[in-house]
Amino acid sequence: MFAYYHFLKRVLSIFYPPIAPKSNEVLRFGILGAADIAPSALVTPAKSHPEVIVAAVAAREEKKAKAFAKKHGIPAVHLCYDDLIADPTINCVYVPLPNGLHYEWALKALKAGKHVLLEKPSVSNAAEAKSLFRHPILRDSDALVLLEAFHYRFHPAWQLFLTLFDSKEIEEVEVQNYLAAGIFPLDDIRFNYSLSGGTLMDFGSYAISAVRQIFGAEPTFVRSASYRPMPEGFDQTVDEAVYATYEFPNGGIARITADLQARGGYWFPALTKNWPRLYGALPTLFLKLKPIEEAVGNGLVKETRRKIVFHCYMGPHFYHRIDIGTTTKIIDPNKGRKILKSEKKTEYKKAYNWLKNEEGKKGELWWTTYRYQLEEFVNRVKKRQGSCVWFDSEESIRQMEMIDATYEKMGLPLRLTSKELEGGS
Ligand SMILES: NC(=O)C1=CN([C@@H]2O[C@H](COP(=O)(O)OP(=O)(O)OC[C@H]3O[C@@H](n4cnc5c(N)ncnc54)[C@H](OP(=O)(O)O)[C@@H]3O)[C@@H](O)[C@H]2O)C=CC1
Ligand SMILES: O=C1OC[C@@H](O)[C@H](O)[C@H]1O
Repeated sequence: MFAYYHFLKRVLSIFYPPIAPKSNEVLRFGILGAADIAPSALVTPAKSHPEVIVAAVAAREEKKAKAFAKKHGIPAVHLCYDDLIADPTINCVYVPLPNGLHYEWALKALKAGKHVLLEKPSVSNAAEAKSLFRHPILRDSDALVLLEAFHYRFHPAWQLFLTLFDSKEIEEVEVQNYLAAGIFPLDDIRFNYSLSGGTLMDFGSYAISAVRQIFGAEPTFVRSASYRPMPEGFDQTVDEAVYATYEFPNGGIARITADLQARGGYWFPALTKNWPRLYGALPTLFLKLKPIEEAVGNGLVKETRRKIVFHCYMGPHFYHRIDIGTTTKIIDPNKGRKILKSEKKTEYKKAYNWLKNEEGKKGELWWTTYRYQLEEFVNRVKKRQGSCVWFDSEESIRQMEMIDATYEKMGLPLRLTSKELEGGS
């Protein structure tokens, strides 16, 4: 009963956060495009941030821009993206455009002297990532801030999860990111090759960023990668679902499944295989550590195996649960590894706020991943330490390299490079 009360209270504050009085030193954000994600990722988080105002939005159609501005209380409207970027009253630009436009508009905004919060995946491929994230404009020590918005990384639940294992000891990681069929229409930007769509670029990019940080390394190679193409009549270079396996330097394996039109997963598959998949609807991570063996006297050994499951790692602010399952066995190696005793324990963990009261770490139980992310973005701009969680430029490059390597293994073309590409190292 109590748990339901706390859940409802949290969800209510997620959608209707308290409005913070604004300081005199606010950052004024402009949004490029009246995108669906903008309210959750910026407009709502900004309400509770004392140093952020969403000051302008630009959309390709005046009517759409005005309607978006009215609905979200945004004071200024620009009738094209260039005008917003040129607006001298704006210091930060949020780019929630289709992936294929990220490079061009992020670079234009940086060149205009604006800090950039850039939606994931940062760009279309590794060539674009190198050009953007190593651009001379960012090299200067007093540089502008550019962040690829992998919001889940900023939430205390993810940070708690990272403390529960030693990367070197990981045997296997599995990521399952299913989204029920029908949520996104087949003509959505996510399925448009010319806009750098594809499930690997979308749900897949979360899985890739998660396993890269869990192993604390880049994969040595892509062991296998396959995909389910879009239905007949749609672009066959677009992956509707992706399945890939990677090997990491410690010998560990990562398997990822990302499906933006997931079906089935029920009993009586012959009957239900086309039903939108609700089972496993919360993106989940399964982690298995290498077994540990230790001598316990009388020639016996104790074997400890640990499995960690992180339910809902991408949107932990609504709900999440981290299960740590430990199985210990007393084994007699002299009797064909006979098991003399076996015990299983499961511990459950969660973190909606920082568990320790540390300098620089701010939060509330209802802060979303986006709100935690915004806090750090502002801290970077203002050169404050903050929580120290960040997704740095070189990481954004490595992220795109792993995406490219996966497309290559799948036999699909890389997403197209922008004609605006500069440098191209
Ligand atoms: N962090 C997160 O949780 C999420 C991130 N995303 C990311 O955010 C970005 C946008 O996603 P989402 O909000 O779902 O997408 P939407 O389709 O809702 O928004 C994209 C915006 O891009 C603009 N646009 C400009 N050119 C085009 C074009 N040629 N075709 C279509 N739209 C165009 C449109 O703006 P205009 O108003 O000017 O017409 C539109 O509003 C993607 O990169 C996606 O990966 C998406 C969902 C969740
Ligand atoms: O970033 C995202 O997170 C939520 C998903 O529904 C969406 O497809 C994706 O773009």
